[in-house]
Parts: sequence; structure tokens; C-alpha cells
Amino acid sequence: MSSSTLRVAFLGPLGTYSHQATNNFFGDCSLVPCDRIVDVFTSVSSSSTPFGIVPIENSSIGDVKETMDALRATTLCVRGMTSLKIGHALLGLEVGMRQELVKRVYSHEQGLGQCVEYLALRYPGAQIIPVNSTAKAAQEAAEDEEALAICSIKCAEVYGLEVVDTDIQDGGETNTTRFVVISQASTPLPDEFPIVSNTKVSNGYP
Ligand SMILES: O=C(O)C(=O)Cc1ccccc1
Repeated sequence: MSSSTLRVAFLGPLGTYSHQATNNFFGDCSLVPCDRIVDVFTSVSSSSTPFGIVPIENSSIGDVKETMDALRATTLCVRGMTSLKIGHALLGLEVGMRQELVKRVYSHEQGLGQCVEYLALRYPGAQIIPVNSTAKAAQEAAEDEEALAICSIKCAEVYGLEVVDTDIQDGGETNTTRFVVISQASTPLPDEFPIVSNTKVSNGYP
């Protein structure tokens, strides 16, 4: 589907997996990045943003709690679904940083949960810091030379970071997250709205 005027709210900033899922499902659309998952629901409930997209479930660690809580409390409806294979990268300001010098690792709680074994093995001494999204983690790492971020490899380019490691998720190549598309019940579906879109590998986005 392609409609550059269709506004879609998603968990930002640019470079999140939600951003990739938005591009995969909606194609060319007008991006409305939100700070938190609950803000996607607020944006779709209250403004001129007809659709939102939120992560709901991961193949390795299950429910996305923030989304499940918001779905229980909302009158918005689920109108579509898309899945994304997730290969997490570890990004930082320097490639060759010694492990014991890494003091902090930032990510969304989903990213941290999907890499828990890797972190325990490789960075047992680092403080694990949950932030609102994986791209927010990349922003934090870009300002902290003792920190790394777990996020999409695409964030290296967007936030000026080096790639320290790739495919660090405990679930290997099968690690997949499902996203749902939400709207008000009265919002008409555009022509050729996919309902379910194909799984795509998250090694970048158009
Ligand atoms: O923070 C993001 O990039 C999100 O879109 C949430 C998320 C985090 C980790 C895996 C899948 C979705």
C-alpha cells in the first residue's frame, strides 16, 4: 500500500523496529513518531492520526507488556498485523572497546529481554538500562562513550555509531516480533489495505 498523506503513529524516534514495521505495512506514509507505546494509542484516539502500529508479541519472550496494558484500556480496534524478523546489533562509539570498560547497555525492555543470555555472558559487569525504544538507546549511546545500545543495525548510520556485534539475540534467526495496526472503529480502511502483511527481515528499511 502506498499513500504519502496517510498519517501513521509509531514508537520512535526514527530507526526503531516499529519504524521498519510501519514502512513494511504502509509503504510511503506520513510518519508520526511517538515517545512511548502508550503515546501511539493517545495519538490515534485523540488526533488527526488515523492509524498506529505497535509491537504486541515476540517469539522468544512473549507479550509486550506496555501494548497489552494499553489494549486492555482502549476503545481502539486492531485492523491489521505484520511480523518482523529481528536481528539485534550492538552499537557504540568505538568498535574495539574492551568488555570491562563497557559500563552501561541501553535498550527497550524487549531488546534487553531478547538478549539476556548474551549480555550475562559478554557484559556481566555492565548496568542494564531500559529506555523507551531501541532507537532512543542508540541516541543515549551516541552521547556516552562507556555505553552500548541494543538496536537495529540501521541505527549505526542514523545516529553515527559503530557496529560492535550483530545478531546477538538469544533466539537466533527465528526471533520474530508481531505488530498490530490500530485505529478508531469508525476509520475507513484505505483501498488495498493488507490486513496481514508478509514477514520481512529487519536488516534495514526503504
Ligand atoms: O524499540 C523499538 O525499536 C520497538 O519498536 C520495540 C521493539 C523492541 C525490540 C524488538 C521489537 C520491538
